[in-house]
Amino acid sequence: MRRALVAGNWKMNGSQASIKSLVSDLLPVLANGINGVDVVVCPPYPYLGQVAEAAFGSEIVLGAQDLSEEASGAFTGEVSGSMLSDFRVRFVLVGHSERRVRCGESDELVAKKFAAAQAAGLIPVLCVGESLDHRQSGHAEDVVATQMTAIIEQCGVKALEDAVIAYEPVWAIGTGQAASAEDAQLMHAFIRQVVAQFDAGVASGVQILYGGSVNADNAEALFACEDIDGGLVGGASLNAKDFIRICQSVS
Ligand SMILES: O=C(CO)COP(=O)(O)O
Repeated sequence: MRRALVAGNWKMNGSQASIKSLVSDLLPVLANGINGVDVVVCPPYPYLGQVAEAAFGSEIVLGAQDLSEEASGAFTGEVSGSMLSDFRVRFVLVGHSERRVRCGESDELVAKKFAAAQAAGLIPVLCVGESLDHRQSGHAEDVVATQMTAIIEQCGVKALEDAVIAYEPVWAIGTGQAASAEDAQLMHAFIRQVVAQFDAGVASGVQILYGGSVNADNAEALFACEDIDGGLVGGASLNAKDFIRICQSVS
């Protein structure tokens, strides 16, 4: 039985004041944990320390949105996995589509970041997903399979034992148009099948989150699907009431 996980990706949003108030609204409900669900929040880098301190001793787990593929050195502006661990970060997103598209992150670079995360003792959350063009032209599965196999070939399938996958169709991110539970389930099952071609045991154990316009109204139907083990939530994670409802939607 896979545990459920709900992660909030705050992206490049917030200020010291708004994050203070968001965390203080989350804590009364989430501090002692919710049965059967791990809850993660991924603030922007400058606020990691603030959230680590405010959420200290609670069940809220810290994640980061990216990391460098390098361990340390002359890499101006980069943040290493060991720096994240130093702030009690446990999870880190790699290969988010906003970075693949905006920063030109290739599958090869994403694989290096995935490996760097694990080398620093972090759990990478590998984001995969197709664009609207790819879906409309019938290539959604090909694209996702390519993204998955790039990691498996470079890092080894066993690396997925200490990782999480997030299926985030690019066309659903920030658009208010989530994938239907049926379409999401089909792709999640497909991703599990891709992993199973390498190792069936790893495939059945790996958590696969859905991301893309998850909200308090659609979360329950999505999370009820057999191969959907939780969510990676953007916009709705900035609203404490919505994020709590989403976390409580795991059955
Ligand atoms: O990109 C996402 C999470 O990483 C999803 O963002 P939205 O929930 O705002 O669509």
